[in-house]
Amino acid sequence: MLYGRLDGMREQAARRLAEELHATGGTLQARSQRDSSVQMYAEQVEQFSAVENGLCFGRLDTDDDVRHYIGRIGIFDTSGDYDPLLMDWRAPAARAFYLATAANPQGVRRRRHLRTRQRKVTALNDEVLDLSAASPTAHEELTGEASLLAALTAGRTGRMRDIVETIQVEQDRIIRADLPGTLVVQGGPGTGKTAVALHRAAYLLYTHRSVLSSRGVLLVGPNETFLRYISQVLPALAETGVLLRTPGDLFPGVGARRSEPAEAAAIKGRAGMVQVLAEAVRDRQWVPGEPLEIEVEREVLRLDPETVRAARDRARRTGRPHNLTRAVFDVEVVHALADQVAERIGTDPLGGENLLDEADVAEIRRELREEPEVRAALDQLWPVLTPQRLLADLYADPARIAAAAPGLTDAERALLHREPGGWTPADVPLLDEAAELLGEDDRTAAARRQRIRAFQREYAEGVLEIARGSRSIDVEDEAEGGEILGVTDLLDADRLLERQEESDGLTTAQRAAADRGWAFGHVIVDEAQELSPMAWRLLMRRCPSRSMTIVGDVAQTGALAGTPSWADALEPYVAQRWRLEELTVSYRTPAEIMAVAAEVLTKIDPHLRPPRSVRESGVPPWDRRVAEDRLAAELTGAAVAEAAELADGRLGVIVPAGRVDELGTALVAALPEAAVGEHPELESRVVMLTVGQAKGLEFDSVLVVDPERIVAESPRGHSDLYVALTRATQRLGILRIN
Ligand SMILES: Nc1ncnc2c1ncn2[C@@H]1O[C@H](COP(=O)(O)OP(=O)(O)OP(=O)(O)O)[C@@H](O)[C@H]1O
Repeated sequence: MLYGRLDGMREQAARRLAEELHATGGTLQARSQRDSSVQMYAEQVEQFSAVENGLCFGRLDTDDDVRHYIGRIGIFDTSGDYDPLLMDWRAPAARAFYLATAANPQGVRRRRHLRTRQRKVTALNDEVLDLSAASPTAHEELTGEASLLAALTAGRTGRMRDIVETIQVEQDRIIRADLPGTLVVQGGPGTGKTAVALHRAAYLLYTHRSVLSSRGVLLVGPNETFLRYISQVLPALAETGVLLRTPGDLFPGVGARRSEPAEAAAIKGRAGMVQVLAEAVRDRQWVPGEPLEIEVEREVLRLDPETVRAARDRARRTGRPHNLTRAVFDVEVVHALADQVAERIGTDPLGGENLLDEADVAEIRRELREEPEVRAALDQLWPVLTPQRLLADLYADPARIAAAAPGLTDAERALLHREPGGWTPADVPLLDEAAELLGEDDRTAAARRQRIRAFQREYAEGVLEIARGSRSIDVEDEAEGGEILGVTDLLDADRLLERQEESDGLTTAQRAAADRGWAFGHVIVDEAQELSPMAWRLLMRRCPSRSMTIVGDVAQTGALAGTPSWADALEPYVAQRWRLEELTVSYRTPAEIMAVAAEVLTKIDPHLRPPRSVRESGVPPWDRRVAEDRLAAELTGAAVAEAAELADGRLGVIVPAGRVDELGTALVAALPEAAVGEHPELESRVVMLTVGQAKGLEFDSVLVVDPERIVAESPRGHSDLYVALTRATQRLGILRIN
């Protein structure tokens, strides 16, 4: 019945989308209303398709004999009194599904977990929440234990799944925490931090839709591989409006893909770079050592250093960003030059007062301003700069680096020096800082318009794709099919784009992505321990309200400029006004594997304790030593054997960064299906990764290769090894060099 309703809702949205796309003409207001309807119906069609799997996953029977079905979205009985047929898991009344226990049943008599495959129920688990009936073996703190364990031991697919069916009490508290303020979620590996962060995004959008749909929600994850890994979770929760970004993508128009030594990134991440950039900007406000000669209509004007210095100081005193102060500087310099001209042509041969009046001098100034030679001189003395120009020029020139960064050592300055050509993730917060110091000029605004246009095209194509896709699902042989078929035949992306341009027609996420100055309604940061002080500054600028959820594990910090303590990272922005929640149970890592990881954890800090594992796998991890020249062969042998053990799961092979090429080639030769490289396909049965790529991911079985080298490759090597050892849900093997 529920699926029947879902089909009906999707058909209706698809039909309305088609009608809106067809309609033309009308007033500007009518067209703009139509564009928002297009957006709304396109989103609905997408949402109704995305909640297909596991639409309804639970049932609550209450003490007063009422039955509620719990699911991914709310569905109401539109033929009668609008009674809820399916309750959205985020609705307050659905909360008992996650919180009720035998000790605290919250008016619930029975909780039922339903498992479905496509549209068939395949299993159900009932819990009778009655202390006297409770099974004596039940794990007291877990809710829906049987379903939870089934979810945890199921084979992995290479894409993260949502946990909406089995959210646990400590996780629910975080997911439903209030919107305002900064919430830090600290938890060891596999405690569900990422899952909780994603479900919180969905919960906040549902509960605070009006605020957040206009300001948007930003979710920051450590790298592209990770974002691909989590990309299906929010759509399956019927939320498509969250902007997912890596820290390297947070400066609109720049995709930071260049790599650099970890030590260089560490320097760029320091808070001291604020001062370095401010100096780099000041360094571009140039006072020449000698007078500048400027030829204007065959006369030579002299601009002496004192005049330039006075103009510069006056401009600086305005305290405004560099590009926006250029006008002040220009006025000062042009005044000085105009006085020279006036002096020359207006001198009274009889020795009286200058013959030119104020209007004449004003005219001279106007003319001088247009002179190419004068403009060239002004550009040299106080150039209008983009953040990219400032930073590229700085890195390319050791003399500029020395002037801007007197506090760094020679070796540190040498690490900053490099030729132009692409940006690294650590450059992005510096570009953002530079943008603040420089202020926006016309070129930045033009670049933004161009980005918006690109999004509009993408959007127009997306809407047509949805209209096209919905046709085959919804209206196969129905009479209306013809009408919907017509949409994509009659309208192409260019025509839709034309329409979109009149009213910007963008989703909040797209508008936010194009605009550096966008203030998000809520920002969620995953693996937040990796952020440098400079990256925190950028993020805080994107979220002036400080309504944030910060998720991470300080024991897993790999980046050299990363966060060893939440208090230190947050102090400059929210002082002590942040809340800490801790997750203490590891759902991913079985006890046998956690015991191995715990030994490494004590090397990071003897006071740290690993999270408690929720289960044992019954498979002890293995640990073998091999000769260096046998490593590739032993690894491929072990990988082939492990892959054969997997039913439908995934094997992750985690290797030191310095061994990827050598071992990757060997692995692919033995197992051609293995994915290796910068952006390996995570859905492959076997994937080779560095620790950096494996952050936040998980596999049924994991091989960790040459752990000593993983440790040696970075000053935070033990944290890296701890991350590597905690990626498996079932089996772990370690290959060491003799
Ligand atoms: N309540 C739950 N029900 C079912 N599965 C869960 C639950 N909580 C966590 N999991 C599963 O446990 C695994 C680990 O979760 P997640 O990746 O969110 O952990 P994490 O704390 O972010 O780990 P890491 O610090 O290693 O990145 C995932 O497969 C997730 O689906």
